Amino acid sequence: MANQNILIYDTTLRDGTQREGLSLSVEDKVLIADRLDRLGVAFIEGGWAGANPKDDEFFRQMQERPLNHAELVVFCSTRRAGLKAKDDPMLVPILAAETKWVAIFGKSWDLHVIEGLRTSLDENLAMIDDTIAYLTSCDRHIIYDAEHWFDGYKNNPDYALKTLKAAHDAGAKWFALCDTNGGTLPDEVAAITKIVDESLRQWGCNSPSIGIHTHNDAGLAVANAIAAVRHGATMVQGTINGYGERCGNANLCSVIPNLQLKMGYDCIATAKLSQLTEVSRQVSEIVNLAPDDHAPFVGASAFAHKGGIHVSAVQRNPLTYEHIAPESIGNNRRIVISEQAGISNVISKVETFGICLRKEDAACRQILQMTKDLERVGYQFESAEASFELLVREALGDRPKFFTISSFHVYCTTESLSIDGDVNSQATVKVMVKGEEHLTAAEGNGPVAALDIALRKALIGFYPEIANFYLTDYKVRILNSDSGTQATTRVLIEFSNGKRRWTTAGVSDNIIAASCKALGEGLEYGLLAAVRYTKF
Ligand SMILES: CC(=O)SCCNC(=O)CCNC(=O)[C@H](O)C(C)(C)COP(=O)(O)OP(=O)(O)OC[C@H]1O[C@@H](n2cnc3c(N)ncnc32)[C@H](O)[C@@H]1OP(=O)(O)O
Ligand SMILES: CC(=O)C(=O)O
Repeated sequence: MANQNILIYDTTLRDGTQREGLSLSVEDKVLIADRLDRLGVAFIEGGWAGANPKDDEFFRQMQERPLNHAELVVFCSTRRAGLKAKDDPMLVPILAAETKWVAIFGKSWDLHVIEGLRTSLDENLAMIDDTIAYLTSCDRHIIYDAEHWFDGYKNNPDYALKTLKAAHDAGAKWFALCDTNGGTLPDEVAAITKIVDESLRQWGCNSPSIGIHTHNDAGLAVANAIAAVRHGATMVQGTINGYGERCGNANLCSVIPNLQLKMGYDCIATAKLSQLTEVSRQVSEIVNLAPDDHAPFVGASAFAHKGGIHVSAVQRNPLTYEHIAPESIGNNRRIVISEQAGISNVISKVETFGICLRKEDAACRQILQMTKDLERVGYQFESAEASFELLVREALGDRPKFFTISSFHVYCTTESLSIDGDVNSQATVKVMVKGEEHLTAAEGNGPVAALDIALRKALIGFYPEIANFYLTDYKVRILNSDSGTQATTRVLIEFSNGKRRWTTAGVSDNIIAASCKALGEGLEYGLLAAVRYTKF
């Protein structure tokens, strides 16, 4: 096992914002920088000053609130061809950002020099040299991002090495090898990184100074970053949740635990590793992108066990189906209930309802069979745990009868069928509550709303707490679309009381009946949870 520091260089605020669909305000950038600083990454690349007003403002604000731990980095290209660095207006805002560290990207690939920059190979070397020497003379520390390093090296190794030597001789402190197009394979990254390591030593550079910046176009960004570390890289560039241009960058939420937990490197303080899941979710919240439940390490499903065989074994020893302890990165183990379940899933799940069952209890098998039979006709309990809890309590004779819906009628009336025409819905519901039958009617802008209002009217006098339960999501899924309008429908309804959320399911070949069942169970579960759970 290694025992060496790997410096984590986060570029969520720069390369991360090059992801299609991701845009940050200055306030968002400050929030993310602060969170990353508290996580303990070594470098935070904040953006390209001068490229847009937001990045200028971000660096201005950061001057008033310096980071506690990380080094803030401003990013820019080498100077424009044909200019002197000191005369290039592009470098003015870079200096005005007043960061100690500057990342300068330059061309390594002759194809890019000729076709992208449309300049000569010698002028590109001069651009690298002049830009780095000038910024160094202004007391800046330079991280040189060798753009398209691997493609450039494969195409013309001599020229690629000349570009890196120019950066070295001009005073760059770090050399970040970029797999800009994301198409390089791990064995190529390993071999080429080793060559760079040897070259840097020949040039008299003995301190660790290789960085790696990988993209995920071939699904290999994390593997390539790790391959580079194995062969001499001591800085890894990446982003939280792998956000970045096209298919993204190396995901630091995978890179960090792999390096730290499996390879024994020190990336962030061990005590902070357990913040990783939280950081991943906080950043996804700030960037306003749904978290990827199936993300390695930090996804909600990363330690969710569904197959009965898995659950049975995990209960005996988590190592049987978990590659690391979920708590080490702040995630947690979850047991999923579904038609793939076995008795072990049932026992484990009901434990979370405060119910203790043993394998020998007949109720276990009965609950499992009911679950499988109901999933056969269209239920999906992994998304409707509240309905599953009601099913369990029913099987155990522990489901209080708060109310029973005896019947309902729903009518829709419309003046015209045009898209703008008013459609009015009315519902009447007959409900048994505490031995009395109540008939209520209500209007709504849709049949489900009308049903919901009518049901609440009947119940509110008995259970005033239902005023605090509100609908937060309503999903409909057609289960056998080949049956057209006769198809079986699954309705999932999510409720909240402002503190907790719960979801119920209804299945029927009538969408209103499916909705009525899910609605009724949603209100019933809220009442039950208010009695059973102190923190509800
Ligand atoms: C691999 C990477 O991810 S690098 C980072 C990429 N990120 C971004 O591009 C986001 C921020 N970019 C921007 O806001 C704009 O592109 C700017 C402000 C940087 C430049 O805008 P413009 O001046 O309008 O130029 P434009 O974007 O059209 O073209 C890029 C120019 O940079 C030049 N260029 C590209 N790479 C380099 C380099 N390493 N060194 C010097 N010049 C470069 C191109 O040759 C082109 O020059 P030209 O204007 O003389 O043709
Ligand atoms: C510098 C950079 O973002 C890249 O080469 O991918």
